Amino acid sequence: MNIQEIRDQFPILKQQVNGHPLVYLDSSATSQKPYAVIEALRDYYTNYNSNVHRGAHTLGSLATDAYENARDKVKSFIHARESAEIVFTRGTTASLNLVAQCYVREFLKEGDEILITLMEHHSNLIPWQQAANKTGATLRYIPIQPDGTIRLEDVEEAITSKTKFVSITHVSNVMGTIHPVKQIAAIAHRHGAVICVDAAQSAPHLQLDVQDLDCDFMAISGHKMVGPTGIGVLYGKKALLEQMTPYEYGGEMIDHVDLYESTWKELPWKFEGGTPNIAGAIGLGAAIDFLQQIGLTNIRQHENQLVSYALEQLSLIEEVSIYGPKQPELRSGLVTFNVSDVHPHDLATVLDSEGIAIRAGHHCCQPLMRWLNVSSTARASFYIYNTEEDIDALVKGLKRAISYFNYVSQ
Ligand SMILES: Cc1ncc(COP(=O)(O)O)c(CNc2co[nH]c2=O)c1O
Repeated sequence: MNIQEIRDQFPILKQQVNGHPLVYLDSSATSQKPYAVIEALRDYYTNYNSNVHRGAHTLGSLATDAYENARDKVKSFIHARESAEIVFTRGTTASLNLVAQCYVREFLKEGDEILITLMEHHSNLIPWQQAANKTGATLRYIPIQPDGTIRLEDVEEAITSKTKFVSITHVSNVMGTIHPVKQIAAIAHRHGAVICVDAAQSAPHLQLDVQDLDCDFMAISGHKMVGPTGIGVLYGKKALLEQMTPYEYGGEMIDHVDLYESTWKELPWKFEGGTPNIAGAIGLGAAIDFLQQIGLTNIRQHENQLVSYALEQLSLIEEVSIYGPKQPELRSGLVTFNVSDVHPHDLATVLDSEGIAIRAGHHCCQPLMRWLNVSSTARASFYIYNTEEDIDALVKGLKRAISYFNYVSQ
C-alpha cells in the first residue's frame, strides 16, 4: 500500500490550515473523500441524474441501475446473503432508529430486557432507552472493564431468558476497543435474543462478514468510510425484515394503495419511502470500490501500525493519560486521551492553530464520560491517508500546548 499514492487521491489533504499543511486526525467523526467518490457524484449529476424505479426513460433506467448496483456492492462488502437485506438509510443513527421503531417497539413488551453497554454512542443508546420506556421493557447494561474491553463472562451473566434484544458497538468511538461481537451474538442467540451491531466505526476499518458474525442487524454510515454524508445502511436478516412494518410511508415503498388500506413493496424497498439519496448511494458504491482496491486487510495493518506508534509516542508524554486498551491489536484506528490541566477544547484549539484537526468533547457518549469521571476527552483518529509524520505533528503540538498552558506548574 503506497501511502503517498493514496494520499494523492484525497484533494482536501493539499489544504493549508492556519498557514500549516492540514493534519487530519478526525476520521472517526467523518472521513475525507477520494477523487473516485467525488467523480462518481459529479458524473451522476452531470450525465444521468434522474429519479429511480418508476421512470420510463433512459436516464431513469441508468439511475436505477446505478442505485441498485450500489446496493449489490454493499451486499458483497459485508457478505450479506442477498440485496433484499440491504436497506439504504441516512446513516447509522437512522438505521438504529429504524430497528427501534419497527422491531423493538413492535415486538418487545413489559418484562422483556434490552441489553447494551455504557460505551455506546448516543444513537445506539437513546433509541433503546426510549423504546424501553415506551414498551415497559427493562434496559440493562453489560459491565465493562477499566480499559474499555468487555469480558464474555460478564456477557454470559448479563444475558438471561428475559433478554430479547442486544445492541452493541463493534468498535467504541471513544475507547477504540474492538468488541467480540461474533461471540456476543452466539451468547445472545443461545438465549433467544436478537442482536444489533453498530458498525459505524468498524465498517470503514475491518473486513465485515455479517454471515460469519451472525448478527441480526447491522448499522453503517457511508461518510465514515470515504463515502458521502447522508447515506448509510441497515443490514437485517431477511426473516426479521419481513416481519417488520415500515414507519415511513409514501412513494416508492407501496404496492397497492386504497382509501383506507395499503400494502407495501417487497424488501428492501418497503423501508425506503420517498425519493432516496440516489447520489449518496452511488457515491457509497464508489467508496466501497476504493476501499476494496486498497484491501481491508491492508487498511487494518496500516492503522495497527499507526495506533501502535501513536500509543508509544503519546505514552512518552507524562501529562498525557490514554483511555482504552494498551494492546494495539485490541483497538481500531483511534486514541482518546486527556492532558493534565489542559481542557480538551483548549488543546484542540492550539492544535488547530497548527493545522492539526482532532475531536474534543464527549463524542456523544455522555454516560461513558461520567464512568470515566471526565467531562470530555481529546481524540485523534486515523485512516488510510494518515502517516507517522501526522502523529509526530500531533506530539509536537501537544508538547507546545502543554508548555503554553502548564506555565503555573513549571
Ligand atoms: C459508534 C458510533 N455509532 C453511531 C454513530 C452515529 O453515526 P452517524 O449517524 O453517521 O452520525 C457514530 C458517530 N460518531 C461520531 C460522530 O462524530 N464523532 C464521532 O465519534 C459512532 O461513532
